[in-house]
Amino acid sequence: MKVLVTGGAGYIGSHTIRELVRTGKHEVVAVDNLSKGHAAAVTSGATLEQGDIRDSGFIEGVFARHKPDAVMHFSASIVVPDSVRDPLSYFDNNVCGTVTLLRTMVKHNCKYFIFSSTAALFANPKTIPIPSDEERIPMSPYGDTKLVVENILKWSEDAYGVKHVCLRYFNACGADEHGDIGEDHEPETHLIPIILQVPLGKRQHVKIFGTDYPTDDGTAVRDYVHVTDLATAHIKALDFMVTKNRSGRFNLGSGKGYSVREIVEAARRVTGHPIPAVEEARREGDPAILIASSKDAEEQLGWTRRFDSVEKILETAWRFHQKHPTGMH
Ligand SMILES: NC(=O)c1ccc[n+]([C@@H]2O[C@H](COP(=O)([O-])OP(=O)(O)OC[C@H]3O[C@@H](n4cnc5c(N)ncnc54)[C@H](O)[C@@H]3O)[C@@H](O)[C@H]2O)c1
Ligand SMILES: O=c1ccn([C@@H]2O[C@H](COP(=O)(O)OP(=O)(O)O[C@H]3O[C@H](CO)[C@@H](O)[C@H](O)[C@H]3O)[C@@H](O)[C@H]2O)c(=O)[nH]1
Repeated sequence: MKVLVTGGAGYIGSHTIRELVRTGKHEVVAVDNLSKGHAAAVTSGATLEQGDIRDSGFIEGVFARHKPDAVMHFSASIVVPDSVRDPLSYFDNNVCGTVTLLRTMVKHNCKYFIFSSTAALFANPKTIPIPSDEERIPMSPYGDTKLVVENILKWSEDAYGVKHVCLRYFNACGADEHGDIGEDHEPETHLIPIILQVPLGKRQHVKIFGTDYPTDDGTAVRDYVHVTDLATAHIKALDFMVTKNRSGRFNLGSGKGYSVREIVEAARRVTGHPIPAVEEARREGDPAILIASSKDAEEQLGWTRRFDSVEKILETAWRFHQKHPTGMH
């Protein structure tokens, strides 16, 4: 199939393009405005179209030139605290951008859509591990933009027949095993790349945000899932939509939770560096525990994970950061 990947120069998009090209079955066009992503992250074998998905003339041209059969939609603004400070820009990029994209898809009769949704839909889950049918109550404008798009997709299926799969990633981490692409955000807010900046000599210590959570060691618990495993979930989701002609919503994680302190400990083991840690107050908007049940994705998509330990995940991230101490540039 011909697959259009928005946000294809970003972290998860570039890893998914790598896996799509590896299958040898798909032709891939990446779309990215390079506001955050890196052209060098787009695997050779895929074409990069530079532009903004909110620019209807640009996106119309891309559809007219490439005639994609399916869209994987990664592009978004992704920093939760920024979304609290400036919700309108988050709704503009994450919701208005998606509407422009969907309108163009419908016009060009493109019927398959995979959406990067998030664990940030679940501020206060009743069940842990969190099943895919847990009530969606976001705690931030960022999470709310993703909820709005999930709802837009439901109505778009009813009205225009767009089949869609919403994949709710928990904490994406790690890097392609070859170490040539990986996580490189500026500024970096995610725990694992921040921790690895200490042994790289870019930071003196890591801050632990909150030590009074109702968890075993008082620090917040998250479900860390390898980016290449997330990438393969997209390929499974595409097969699912096309062969079963169905839509779905799936939580994607490892089913295991690790506290911030446990991740710092694991990074000390993997890097051999003492990685000093300083305790700080809680970061605003952080839930205590987010762990996914991926049962639906396993049963319905046939999704399996290759990276089942945080050490393995950290090793791939560490390899990338050692090879690229100044990032993808
Ligand atoms: N990283 C995580 O842990 C995580 C977890 C859950 C969900 N997600 C979702 O996954 C998706 C990808 O996340 P990521 O970590 O790869 O982010 P990223 O910032 O690395 O990638 C997003 C890419 O989209 C591009 N982009 C942004 N707005 C654009 C626009 N208007 N037009 C064209 N390109 C645009 C950026 O330049 C960037 O390359 C996002 O939708 C995010 O909300 C990420
Ligand atoms: O320097 C740091 C950075 C983070 N943390 C903590 O580490 C945990 C994980 O934080 P982070 O890596 O920023 O991920 P999350 O806040 O859990 O959110 C990520 O994962 C969500 C899905 O769970 C996505 O929706 C978001 O886009 C993505 O930022 C949280 O408890 C943070 O408070 C620290 O203690 N110190």
